[in-house]
Amino acid sequence: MTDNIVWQQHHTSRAQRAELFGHRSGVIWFTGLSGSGKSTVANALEQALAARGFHTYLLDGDNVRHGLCADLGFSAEDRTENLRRVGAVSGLMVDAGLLVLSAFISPYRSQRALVRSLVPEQSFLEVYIATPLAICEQRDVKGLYQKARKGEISHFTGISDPYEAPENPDLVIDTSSTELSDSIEQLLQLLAERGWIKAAQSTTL
Ligand SMILES: Nc1ncnc2c1ncn2[C@@H]1O[C@H](COP(=O)(O)OS(=O)(=O)O)[C@@H](OP(=O)(O)O)[C@H]1O
Ligand SMILES: Nc1ncnc2c1ncn2[C@@H]1O[C@H](COP(=O)(O)OP(=O)(O)O)[C@@H](O)[C@H]1O
Repeated sequence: MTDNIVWQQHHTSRAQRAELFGHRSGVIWFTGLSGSGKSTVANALEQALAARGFHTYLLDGDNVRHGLCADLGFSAEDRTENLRRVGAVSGLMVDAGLLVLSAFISPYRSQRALVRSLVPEQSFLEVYIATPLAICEQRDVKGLYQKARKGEISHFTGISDPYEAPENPDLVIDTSSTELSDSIEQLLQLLAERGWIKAAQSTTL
């Protein structure tokens, strides 16, 4: 497909953009069941980062599936293509100098390995939102678990489709036992430990 396509070198580098923005770029990838808290935590982290002057963008499954991936469903193949596109977009945004927050169920280890491969080395952090299925189902924010249990939605992650937990995530957060503010504190701490933000920026404003 890319046989006759020649890669164009750009004159403005990622390093120059980092200097312009005053911070490095990278992807913070949130994976977990529907209703586990990916969007809630990613949104709160984005607000915390924006308040500290970082340039960010939040990519979210529900939103991306209305546009870029509106043609895709939830078979394993469609999920892989969904995540390949999101991985590619995340990679472009990293090149553009942003701290990207991506919140997708991304249920298969191979799919998360694929997105990692589409982002520059050392620029990908995996955050596993490990809220137990029973809690997600109890929350049933969108009423989808009830529909899945009734057989009205096929391939529903956790009910009729698999979720493979990450083996070596950078951070694990169970939102059924962690206050949102504590999750954000842990995430800022992680970013500081990995040198993505300065230690002073990880403390409460
Ligand atoms: N069959 C099935 N399984 C799982 N989820 C479903 C399904 N059908 C619709 N939805 C809704 O789609 C959202 C998940 O989309 P993602 O793009 O994150 O999924 S994936 O990463 O491609 O697996 C998911 O959003 P979140 O609840 O925010 O995770 C659901 O609202
Ligand atoms: N400590 C917590 N952290 C994050 N979300 C929480 C917490 N406690 C309860 N919730 C609720 O759990 C739900 C998680 O939904 P959402 O963030 O949309 O999950 P996902 O994006 O994984 O589908 C929200 O209604 C949120 O208010």
